[in-house]
Amino acid sequence: MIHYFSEKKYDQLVKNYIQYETNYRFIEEIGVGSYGVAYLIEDSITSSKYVFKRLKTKHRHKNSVRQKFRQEIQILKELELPNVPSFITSGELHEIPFYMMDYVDGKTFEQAIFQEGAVFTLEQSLQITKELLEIVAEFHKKGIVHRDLRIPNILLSNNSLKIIDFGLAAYIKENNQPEKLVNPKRAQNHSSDLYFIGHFLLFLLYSNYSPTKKKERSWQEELRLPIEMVNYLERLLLIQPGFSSAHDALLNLPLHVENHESFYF
Ligand SMILES: Nc1ncnc2c1ncn2[C@@H]1O[C@H](COP(=O)(O)OP(=O)(O)OP(=O)(O)O)[C@@H](O)[C@H]1O
Repeated sequence: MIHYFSEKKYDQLVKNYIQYETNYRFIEEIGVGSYGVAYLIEDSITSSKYVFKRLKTKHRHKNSVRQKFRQEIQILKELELPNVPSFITSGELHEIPFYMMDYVDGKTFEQAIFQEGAVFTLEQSLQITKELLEIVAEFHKKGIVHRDLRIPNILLSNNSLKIIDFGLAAYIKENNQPEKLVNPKRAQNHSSDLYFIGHFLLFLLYSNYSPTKKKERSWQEELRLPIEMVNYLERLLLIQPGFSSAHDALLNLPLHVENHESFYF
């Protein structure tokens, strides 16, 4: 028999399932994405927090979406890195797949910049980019490209970076030729992550920018960065020939960023 569940009705089923059939306590819904819904739950004994993520009810019979969700789970299982939430378990509730992962208690760079007005200096921006590139190099070593490294998916938690949302992540296809990329964001190789990191770095640098002219200009004109920074950003953004890997981008990071400047906010 095919059941139809509205999102609201299914939310209630999830709450009841967590409350009465698991050792967890339901806390709240934390987000509705394009194809999933995420809830915050906690272990009733240890009080450790987790995220319960499930597919939207309207996608339950779409094979392509189910396959994407399975891949997201598989990739999270394979990554097992300190900067990525650990996979806990997965299953199905009334034919709708879900999985659980560690909750990252931190704030996203989107919240930090746009809600709290955090400002990053050039040195801090480079330090954060360096740490991000180190994490991303680990993903690539495991054959995985994230493909959605935007400010809402990069968090600062206990002064270290955490990456979430592997919904668009993919297995690397080595035969992609970077110079022939039509859409770098969707590339199935390192270029996609480096391209997003270029935009991420621009967000950090713009946090320190106050417009002096009414007319919007290009980032090259507005930010007035040292030439090696402009070249570096242009290589990440593929305006100039890109880096051959995340490791290559790390080796070419401009300026001296070894003196750890804290980036607390
Ligand atoms: N492991 C986690 N720890 C803390 N917060 C998380 C975690 N995973 C997801 N979130 C938060 O839950 C919300 C929903 O995230 P999710 O990745 O499901 O979808 P989304 O990013 O909103 O949308 P889409 O899947 O369309 O990209 C977001 O606010 C995200 O910050």
